[in-house]
This record gives sequence, structure tokens and C-alpha cells, in this order.
Amino acid sequence: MPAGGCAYRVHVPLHVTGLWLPVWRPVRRETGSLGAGLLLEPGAEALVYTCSGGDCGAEVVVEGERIGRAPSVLEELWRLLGGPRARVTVDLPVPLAVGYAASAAVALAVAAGEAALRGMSLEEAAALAHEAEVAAGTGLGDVAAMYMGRGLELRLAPGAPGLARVASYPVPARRLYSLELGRMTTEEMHRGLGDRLHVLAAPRLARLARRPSLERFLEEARGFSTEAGFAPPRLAEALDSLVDAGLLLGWYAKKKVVVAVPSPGAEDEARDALERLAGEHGLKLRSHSPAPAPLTIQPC
Ligand SMILES: Nc1ncnc2c1ncn2[C@@H]1O[C@H](COP(=O)(O)OP(=O)(O)O)[C@@H](O)[C@H]1O
Ligand SMILES: CC(C)(COP(=O)(O)O)[C@@H](O)C(=O)O
Repeated sequence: MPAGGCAYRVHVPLHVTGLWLPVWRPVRRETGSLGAGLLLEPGAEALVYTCSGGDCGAEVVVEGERIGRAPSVLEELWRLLGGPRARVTVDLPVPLAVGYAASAAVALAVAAGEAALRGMSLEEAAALAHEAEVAAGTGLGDVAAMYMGRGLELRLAPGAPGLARVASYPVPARRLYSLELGRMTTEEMHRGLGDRLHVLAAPRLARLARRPSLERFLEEARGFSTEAGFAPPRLAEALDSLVDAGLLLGWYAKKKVVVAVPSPGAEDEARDALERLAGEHGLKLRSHSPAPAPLTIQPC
């Protein structure tokens, strides 16, 4: 930890996409995705310090354990910034490469910290974090969602903050749950999906965009998850039966994370049922709340 106190505190919500359509453009700032996802708390918490020379850079702590090497997205970000000029410590409440868009949260937190000390606008910093995500192959729509969205977000125009258009809808649940099935990088996921991604996601996204609601999002994202093979069939059956029993409003999976939204008033019962399911399948259960705000930054 640097000797002086921190200058800024940055908070970035997590994001789990349920549907996405990559939009590739010659320029990384314009590349992105159309799609929809849920923004979740707790998110990444970062402390920003002034630094000199070898002190500058980032430290990423995952569930209390400092990781040995910085995620690749930070190498891309620093290349765009001409090297680090701040010391940023980022605390993540979830692991990397599961599906919580942890890589984007780290990039955005570090970019916001760098911007604050350099007098750069937050929007420009967020655009650089987006470009770094695209260059690293770790995300397309996560930075825009985290910078602009809250609750349920729909990405209506692709690209970096400044170009993307994001519509947000409040999520009427105090608690949401996630189950972790293992690790999968974004690169592995896209390699596995190949051309099927467009065929599976496009009609579902079009239906959601016509009549956006949490229920429709969950229905379309669940359908996509099962078609894409993110949810093992036995687990999908068990989750569907919790929906049929009225405990869950819905669920979906992306990469190796399942998000389950309880029915209004059934949060405790849903948690008990998910705890049993997690035990049976040897999975990690986490509790979240819908993020009420996008990225925030304040003096320490
Ligand atoms: N223990 C680790 N230390 C450093 N980097 C890691 C570690 N585990 C995963 N990574 C990197 O973190 C990034 C995770 O990004 P991504 O696959 O998009 O997943 P996420 O959904 O968490 O953003 C990848 O670049 C991956 O190589
Ligand atoms: C799906 C993804 C391309 C990657 O998301 P993650 O695996 O969380 O890094 C995301 O950025 C999106 O555009 O929706």
C-alpha cells in the first residue's frame, strides 16, 4: 500500500450479459455489442493513489487474495494511456473468467482512477477501458453497461461510452443469486459458439427490444443459455422446476455463471432452494442485489 492516503475511491458494478450480438467495426471504439444484461452489486471497489516511478500500476485482489499478474486488459489499457501514472488497488468480490465481467470492471476502475489524477474526462477514460477490452478479447459491451447502466440494461447502440446507447430498467428484487459452475474465458466462449451466436441471439434480442421487461429478458436469456449450452441439462431442469414452483421469476446462464432472480416475496425460500441445489451440484452460491447506479467515483 502506498504511504499517502488514497485520493479517490471508485466503485464499478458487475455485469452478467444474458444476450449479446457482437458488432465488429474497423475501429475498436465503434466495435461493441447489442444486448442485454443485469448489473449486480457488490461490485469492484478501487482505491486510487498518487505514485512515482516503479510504484505506479495496479494491484488486483480477488476475494481477499492478491493475484500474481495483472489481467491482460490492463496491459492494453496502459498501452493506450502511455503507461500507468496512478497506483490503483482493485478489490473484486468474484473471480476472473467466470462470467461476471470482472475484467471490464478492473479496466474501468483503473481507467477512472487514472483519469481522475490526469484531468481526463471519465467518458474518455471509459472509452479507453472499452478499447482495451476489445483489444484483449475480454469484452464488447460490459464497459458501456457498467458506465451507463443500472438494474436491467439494454444495449441499443454498440461501442464505447460516448457512442453506445444503453437503456436501463429497475429490477424489482432486493436480492438476486448466482451459482458458479467453473471457469471459462470470453475467448473460449466465443470459440465454442462460433456462427451459432448470431442465429441464436438475434431473434431473441429483437423480441426483447420490441417489448422490454425483466420477465421477457429472463425468458429470452434462459432460452439462449440452454441453446448455447451454458446450462448443464440437469441443472437447467432443476432451475426450471423452481420457476414452476413460483420461487424464481427466472434464470439464465452465461459462460460459467448462472443468475437466478427470485419471485417477489420469495427471496428467502428461493435462497434455501438454491442452497440445496448448489450443495447437490457442488456449486458456489452467491447473493447479489441489482446495481442501482453505474460507475461512481468520489474523493477518499
Ligand atoms: N488468476 C488470474 N490472474 C490474472 N489474470 C487472470 C487470472 N484468471 C483469469 N485471468 C484473466 O482475466 C481475464 C478474464 O476476462 P474474461 O475472460 O473476459 O472474464 P470475465 O467475465 O471475468 O471478464 C482473462 O484475460 C484471463 O486470462
Ligand atoms: C459477452 C461479452 C462479449 C463478454 O462478456 P464477459 O464474458 O463477461 O467478459 C460481453 O462483453 C458482451 O458484449 O455482452
